[in-house]
Amino acid sequence: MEKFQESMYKLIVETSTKLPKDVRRAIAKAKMRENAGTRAAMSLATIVQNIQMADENVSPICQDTGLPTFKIKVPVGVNQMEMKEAIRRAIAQATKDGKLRPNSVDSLTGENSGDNLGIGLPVIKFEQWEKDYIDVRLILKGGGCENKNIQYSLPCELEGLGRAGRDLDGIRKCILHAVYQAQGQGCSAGFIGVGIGGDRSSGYDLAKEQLFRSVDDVNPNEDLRKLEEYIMGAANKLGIGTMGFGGETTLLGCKIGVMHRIPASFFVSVAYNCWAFRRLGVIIDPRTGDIQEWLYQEGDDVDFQQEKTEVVGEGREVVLEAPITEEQIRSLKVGDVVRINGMIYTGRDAIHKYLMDHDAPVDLNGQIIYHCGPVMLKDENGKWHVKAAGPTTSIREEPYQGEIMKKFGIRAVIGKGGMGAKTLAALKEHGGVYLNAIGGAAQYYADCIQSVEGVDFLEFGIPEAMWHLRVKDFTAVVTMDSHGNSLHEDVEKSSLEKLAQFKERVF
Ligand SMILES: O=C(O)C[C@H](O)C(=O)O
Ligand code: SF4
Repeated sequence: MEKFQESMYKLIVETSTKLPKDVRRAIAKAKMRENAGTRAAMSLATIVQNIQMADENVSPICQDTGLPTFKIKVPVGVNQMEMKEAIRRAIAQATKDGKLRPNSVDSLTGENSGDNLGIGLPVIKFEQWEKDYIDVRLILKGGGCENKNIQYSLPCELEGLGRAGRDLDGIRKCILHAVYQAQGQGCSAGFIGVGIGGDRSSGYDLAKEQLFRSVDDVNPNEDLRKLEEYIMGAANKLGIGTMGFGGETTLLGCKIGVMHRIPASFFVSVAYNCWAFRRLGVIIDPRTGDIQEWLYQEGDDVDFQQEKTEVVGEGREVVLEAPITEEQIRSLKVGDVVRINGMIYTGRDAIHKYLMDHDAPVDLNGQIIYHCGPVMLKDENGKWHVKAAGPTTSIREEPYQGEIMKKFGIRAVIGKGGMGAKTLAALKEHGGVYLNAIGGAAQYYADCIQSVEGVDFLEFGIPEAMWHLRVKDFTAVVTMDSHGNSLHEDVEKSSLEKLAQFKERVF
């Protein structure tokens, strides 16, 4: 079991830090399709640089190392309880080593267990088979994309697409709608797994099971093969693009599975996975516990055709350093690329809720808040180091953001996926901007952080604490300004119009 634990540790580290080749191929293809100089091209260049940095640093591709789910097939006679324990030990070790963020939170108290273990975590699913080897697959699926999963009960009415009936064409509409409703919030361009049939839970299981298929495989069911091909074509005409900035690629992969259902229920379940599609697998020798083979790694190494990132956008470039004045903020417009130097403060779910009726631990007047839950490690001298630090989905802070900006005088928030009407109105009234960073680019942004100057609310857990970070050349795009403009609102509107062109029956 010691060897098996070591093999599981390797699988976890590899999954968190190195994207599989099939995923790399899909991203490389998307990069080729975008026109140079656009926001989409800039985002993909950052994503590619981030993938390469994660390789080199053996550090998490994205700071949200997700919910680890293991799917294991074992020959008869293998002790599953011992395997489970070995996996739990490997998970705790990988967390201690900064390869996983402590991500397991008590749902009632909010307490972070600190080691990624908890009730029901990690998810480990066993199945027995006739073969004489062990097959272990692992997916690390982050929270932002998990929140964009969606389940339809047919028949239903869909925005832009009208009635979706209980047939293949109704299924087609649900899948297109699923891509539309995710917008950029699940760090598009994404991969989707679709489960047709089952009940509410087995339907989602089937959808997630599809994410274990290779991006390049061909569906053996001819109807589903055609549907997968159709969805790839149609979804990429929605113009949502990387990060929801607009662009040619919205979807990188679509895999559809089917199972029987009971007469009264007809579910279509869609599991959305971000571009940081971290899933790998290994074949294990049950006698020694050694890794015999890595899965999803067929083919040559992927050449991203990128020498060095040119993070240039369509707009002008502005350097910002806090404290920022209202005048400076009002001069910013949607599309401007901002390079931040100096201090920024992280704050996400727990802090936004807290700040509604408490004082801030630091003076936030003119300051910048970063929606981010980093991976942090403390060295032997008690000094904190940032191991990964990309943005989190900002829309979760929509109920609080505007009020908090006004209450404390905050001038800018950095996040991803955009925010809603309430925040947009507050930006206009108070003089603030929303800056969109590239979701998942956790190595890229960690590299911009020069030092950790302090931390508050560590009792909220590492991801939820307020980290005081000194940054240099931290790059983000203004996607909501103080003049009532929102790129997110524009892309949502135009993609809804494009969605409507797929209203007519196809299958
Ligand atoms: O929790 C996070 O750091 C990010 C999350 O995966 C998200 O996409 O919002
Ligand atoms: S931040 Fe984006 S890339 Fe990272 S897990 Fe969340 S959805 Fe995925």
